[in-house]
Amino acid sequence: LNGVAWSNGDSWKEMRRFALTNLRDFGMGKRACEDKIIEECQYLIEVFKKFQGEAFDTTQPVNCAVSNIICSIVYGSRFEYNDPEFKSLVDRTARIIRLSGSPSIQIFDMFPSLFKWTADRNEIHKIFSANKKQNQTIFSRLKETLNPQMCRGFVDAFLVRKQNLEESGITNSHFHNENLVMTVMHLFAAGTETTSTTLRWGLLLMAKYPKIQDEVQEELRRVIGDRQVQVADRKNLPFTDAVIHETQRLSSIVPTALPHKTTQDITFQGHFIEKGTTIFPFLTSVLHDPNEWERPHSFYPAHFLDKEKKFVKRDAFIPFSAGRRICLGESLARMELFLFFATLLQHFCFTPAPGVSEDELDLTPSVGLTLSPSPHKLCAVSCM
Ligand code: HEM
Repeated sequence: LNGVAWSNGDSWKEMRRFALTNLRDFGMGKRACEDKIIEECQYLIEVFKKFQGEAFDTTQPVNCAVSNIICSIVYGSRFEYNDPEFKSLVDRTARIIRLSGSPSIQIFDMFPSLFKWTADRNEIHKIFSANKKQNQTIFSRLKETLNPQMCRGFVDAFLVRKQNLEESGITNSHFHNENLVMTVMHLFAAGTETTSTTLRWGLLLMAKYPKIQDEVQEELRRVIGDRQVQVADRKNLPFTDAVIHETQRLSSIVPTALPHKTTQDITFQGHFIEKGTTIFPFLTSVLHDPNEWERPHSFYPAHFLDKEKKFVKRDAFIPFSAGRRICLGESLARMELFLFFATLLQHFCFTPAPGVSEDELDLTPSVGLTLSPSPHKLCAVSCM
């Protein structure tokens, strides 16, 4: 994909298994992570408050807040939002994701041998190398203070496993430097851009549909009041939960998932597909399927509510894809979306910039590897 190597086969299996186990060990989907997200919410609220209700672009602060969660798990610590090393990692990653959706890169992905030398691909490679170099600097710092008895995060765990394998004479394992840097960069990108983009869609939709925003805030006031929202509250906040699910459904931010390859010849819906063919699963065709959703192209949280206004799961809700390649970070993403969104809505009312009406807020996505909101500004008016 865009000429940057992705794991496959045995290497993918080993890296996926190792990442899943370790991400869970470092808190993914658990209480430890909940505490990290709640702490990060406070930093984000402080940044939003500084704008004192004036219009601003939510991209940078939301990116930083979300990124800090995966950074804590991967590197073992969070960064200050104005740390230049962190800012450049976050900004460069966002740029790669945007460039990956440019027409020249999309054509390259389909006909790689014909479109090797596009300007966008050169830029992607330059940015990619810079991020790789910066990660290697971070790894060197972590190596200097590595304590095998007390791993701080995924990188430490990987280095310890690599060291142990080498000490037992195994030098051809998948635990080599290239897999370390690639896996860390994939976790960083996948763990930042997706969740941050979804949250920004959520805030934009709240500004566009103030009645729905009122209903979320009314539910939060009634059920939670002033205290910090926790994961355990989700079951008592069906409307808020429905709004988050509907945001993910409508925005369908990863429309074609990641490329897969058929492992055998198959016939799918009457079409013969040869073994080894690259497949892009079109998730949007399910998330916007008129046979599955009452109002496929509208923002309609009732898709996830029954007649008693209780939350209902829907089989066609697959923003994280499905099967063996399903998103590795789903539980983390769901926890982040819920805590960040509910906490922000407890503290702020989101409105369009002065002079812009709700109708004028544009929901046309900006195309990249993910579909993100087009550039816009919002006001975060304190309501606590
Ligand atoms: C709202 C947030 C997120 C969405 C919508 C999302 C969606 C997806 C989708 C659609 C895929 C491709 C699955 C396929 O190819 O069939 C994927 C893969 C992946 N996601 Fe997520 N994701 C999100 C958050 C995260 C987070 C927070 C992490 C951090 C750990 C993460 C890590 C990954 C990884 C590592 C893969 C590749 C898995 C593999 O190929 O084995 N994602 N995600």
